[in-house]
Amino acid sequence: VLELQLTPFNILLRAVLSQLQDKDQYGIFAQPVCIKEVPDYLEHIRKPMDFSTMRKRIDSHSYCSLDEFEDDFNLIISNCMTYNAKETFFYKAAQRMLDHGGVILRRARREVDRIG
Ligand SMILES: CC(=O)c1c[nH]c2ccccc12
Repeated sequence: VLELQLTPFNILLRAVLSQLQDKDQYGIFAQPVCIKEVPDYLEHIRKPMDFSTMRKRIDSHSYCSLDEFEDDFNLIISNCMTYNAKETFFYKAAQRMLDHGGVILRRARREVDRIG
């Protein structure tokens, strides 16, 4: 069953997600942080988020605006900067993702405003 309704907005969100994931060269944001490996994670992080979860939200049409999509992206970053100390590899990867993401999302905002 083809449940993937391809609206211009959904197509745009998928393209933006792929651009963001291209910047995650070690794939540390690709899947949920594994609670078995990181048992105290949920003591610090109220709402885990990752790119695979965002992909599911796109495919289930649960983003009504680019703002909601950006909120989940920013959650990935802020969770990582909350759980991991400043000098860690993960924290620095979140900083770089934030910088790269800013450029990608500014372009996406213009596209969304253009397609309406
Ligand atoms: C994105 C993130 O914080 C992590 C991604 N993989 C991890 C493994 C252990 C602790 C944290 C993480």
